[in-house]
Amino acid sequence: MEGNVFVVGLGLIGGSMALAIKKAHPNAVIIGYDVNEKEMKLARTLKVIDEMASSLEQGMRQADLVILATPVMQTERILAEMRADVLKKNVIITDVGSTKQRIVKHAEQLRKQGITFIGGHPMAGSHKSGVAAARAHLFENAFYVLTPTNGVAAEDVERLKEWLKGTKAQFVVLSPKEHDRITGVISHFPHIIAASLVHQAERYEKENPLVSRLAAGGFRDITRIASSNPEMWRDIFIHNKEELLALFDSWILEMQKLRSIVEEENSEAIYRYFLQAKQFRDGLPARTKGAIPSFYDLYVDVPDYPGVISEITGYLAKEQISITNIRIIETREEIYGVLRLSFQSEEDRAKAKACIQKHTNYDTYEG
Ligand SMILES: NC(=O)C1=CN([C@@H]2O[C@H](COP(=O)(O)OP(=O)(O)OC[C@H]3O[C@@H](n4cnc5c(N)ncnc54)[C@H](O)[C@@H]3O)[C@@H](O)[C@H]2O)C=CC1
Ligand SMILES: O=C(O)C(=O)Cc1ccc(O)cc1
Repeated sequence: MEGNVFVVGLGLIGGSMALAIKKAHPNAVIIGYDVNEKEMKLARTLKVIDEMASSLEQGMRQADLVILATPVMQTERILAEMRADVLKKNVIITDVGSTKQRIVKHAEQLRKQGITFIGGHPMAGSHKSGVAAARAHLFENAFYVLTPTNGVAAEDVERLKEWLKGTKAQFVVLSPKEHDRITGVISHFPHIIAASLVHQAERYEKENPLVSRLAAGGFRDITRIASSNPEMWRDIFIHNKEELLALFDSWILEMQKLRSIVEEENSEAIYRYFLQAKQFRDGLPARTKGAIPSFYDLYVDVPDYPGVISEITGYLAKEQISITNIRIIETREEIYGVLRLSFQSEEDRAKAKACIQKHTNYDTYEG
């Protein structure tokens, strides 16, 4: 498709959407805007966007598709302030926010002005933020929820899906309420648990510093998402407050039940509790490629000479360390460039770092 796509909020998700759209629609012009000018310039340098808008309004005026990819409280505010007279008549406005009810409610005023808004949520991402972590394939095979309200023309939903086909995601239509209920239990509440486990460990650490040194395996797995962006999650918790309050109540009851069977040493009940959890967990559909992937990046400052990539990949290949992605990031204009290597696990990244340090004197840093 041809036209102007305006992405507001050039972070992990806005950047990944821009890359995915450009891949499927190379003739589209991707215009970006971010309150953080540094992030906007980096998006341009990394060729994630074609042009920078000088203001929200300037970008809006030119857009055939607007993607709001800001934290949800900002999205709500932008939607409440948008006016039809600065928009093209046939524009489609969508968002990527992790909550839907409040966002759709604030878009209602646009619908009343005859503007099409279709709520969206690509259900993949990571604990990382910022445009440097953006990937065209981030949403591949993931679910992408759309929440068109009554009155949105079916052909507009199809037009939006066509714009978004480069995400290679699987579209699902839900009501905003259904969306917030489901994501409350499988995404939002788990972030609360992860953060609270980290707080608990931090308190124990005060008694014994060995706590964090010994924190490995299961603790690191279950708390990975506690490294997520606090601004983004603060907004999500406020937006989905009602669902989360209900989940807190049922979780507290659940913990009390579990606490008493442990206190009573009721081995039969404890066994059944864990068996039932294992059976449900083992029966979950296998994680599809691309859905909520983990990626661990290592940045290497490399001299700008031909063959430097094969030099590095050669060292890694010799030690059988596999890379999931490799990219030269030209953020510097001097003789050094930055090479970004992505790995499937933290362990692979640590091995790669040691390997590169053994064979070269290039600076490495984790991202
Ligand atoms: N991180 C994830 O895994 C996922 C996040 N989401 C949703 O995507 C949205 C964006 O999240 P991320 O890309 O992860 O965050 P991010 O922190 O990487 O990027 C957000 C960007 O928005 C910019 N921004 C903030 N207020 C703004 C404003 N008023 N106008 C213009 N730019 C503004 C920030 O400067 C930042 O560059 C959030 O609504 C989040 O709920 C959805 C799916 C997955
Ligand atoms: O890193 C993870 O596992 C995530 O939880 C990513 C994520 C964050 C927010 C969303 O709305 C969807 C996916």
